Amino acid sequence: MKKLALLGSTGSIGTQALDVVRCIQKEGEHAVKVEALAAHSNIRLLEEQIREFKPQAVAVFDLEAASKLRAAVRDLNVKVYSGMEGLCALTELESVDIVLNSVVGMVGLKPTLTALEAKKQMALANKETLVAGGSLVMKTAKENGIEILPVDSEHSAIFQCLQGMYKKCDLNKIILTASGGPFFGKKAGELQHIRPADALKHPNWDMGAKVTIDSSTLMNKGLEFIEAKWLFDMEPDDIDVVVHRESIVHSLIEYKDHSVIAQLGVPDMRIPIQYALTYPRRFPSPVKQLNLADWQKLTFYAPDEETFTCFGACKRAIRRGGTLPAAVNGANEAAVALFLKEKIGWQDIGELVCHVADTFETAPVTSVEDVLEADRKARAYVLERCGESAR
Ligand SMILES: NC(=O)C1=CN([C@@H]2O[C@H](COP(=O)(O)OP(=O)(O)OC[C@H]3O[C@@H](n4cnc5c(N)ncnc54)[C@H](OP(=O)(O)O)[C@@H]3O)[C@@H](O)[C@H]2O)C=CC1
Ligand SMILES: CC(=O)[C@@H](O)[C@H](O)COP(=O)(O)O
Ligand SMILES: [Mn+2]
Repeated sequence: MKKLALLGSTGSIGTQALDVVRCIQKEGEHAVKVEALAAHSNIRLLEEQIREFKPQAVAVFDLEAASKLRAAVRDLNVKVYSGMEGLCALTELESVDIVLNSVVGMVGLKPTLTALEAKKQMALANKETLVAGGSLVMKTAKENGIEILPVDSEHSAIFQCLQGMYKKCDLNKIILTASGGPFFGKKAGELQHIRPADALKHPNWDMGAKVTIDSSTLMNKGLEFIEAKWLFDMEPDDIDVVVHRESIVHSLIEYKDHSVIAQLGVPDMRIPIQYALTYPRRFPSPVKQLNLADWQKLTFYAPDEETFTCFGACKRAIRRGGTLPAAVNGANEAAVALFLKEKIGWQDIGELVCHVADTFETAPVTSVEDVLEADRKARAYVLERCGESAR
């Protein structure tokens, strides 16, 4: 039985991962036991999860919330850690075999590195980790003999398609699908007065706020482009993106002979989450079966890079390389937070991200500090440009 540390257990991926854990309970030796849970500050839900799954340890990032939780669960045999050290400590627990990192944002980078150094299996949903620190993460994984199991739906799809590959040199390219988000087909002139509630309406997926806003700007596809480069060791020229409005084809690979293999399914994250947790095995799932006749037609378009400028910014950033993707990611995280508080407009996100991609200097990534510094500078720039004082 695999023993799981679930970081971000109160979020969209985290709660769906716990659904998966419930469903595979009946698989005997293939079931998953929850050893550790972590969240930022939602201790109400975390306490419910502790009482149901009985982990041996939990971590709460926010120090005050952690103290409150300690008091609330003093009748239970559970250790409550706090802060970044707490998150990292969970990934190093002797009894943990696999870490599912589903926190949101590049704050997930250190726990990912700690888990890899502790030689834990790594199921990775937290894409910002790879965008900001991809070279460090992949180097650490390699040094410790760990294969990263992707949870992001497109990357899980590619990982699944690649299971039949004989040799890496047989692969021509990978093709990521993008839903196009809620503003597909619109031009800049029609996107001037977007409010958070409009951008939070994803056409196909029910997800956390940050990734949903990223989908609306196509930043999500830019982040996923960089994520794919690192996970599958691809050159940017060998990664394509196609808009596929229905989110049924989750991504594709093309071989040298131009044969194309795709992974399909209804849009439900429990499929990629379960595959990462039970890999390489597969087990029954409560997710609805795909009936292609229900769909009749599936549509595909080229992405509109002129209107959705974040996508190109990410591609330029990964081509320049070094610390620049971390800066672009940091600028986006800061900008999305301001947009959600209605302090800036939706189009400002693209403008800020492009400014960082096109004017910030880049430097080689030699340590986590280089990544954190690039992230800090980009956030400071966004806050200063938007008249907010850095916290
Ligand atoms: N949702 C989805 O369907 C998909 C998500 N992803 C990626 O997965 C990641 C998670 O997304 P999603 O689940 O939507 O996000 P949510 O906002 O729904 O959840 C985020 C989770 O992270 C926790 N968290 C945030 N900051 C910290 C911190 N500093 N320390 C510990 N925990 C923290 C939150 O805790 P709290 O509740 O206490 O704030 C919450 O549990 C993102 O990187 C996203 O891009 C990828 C593909 C699909
Ligand atoms: C479910 C998932 O993996 C999300 O990252 C999804 O990809 C968002 O959809 P789009 O970015 O394609 O709109
Ligand atoms: Mn995705």
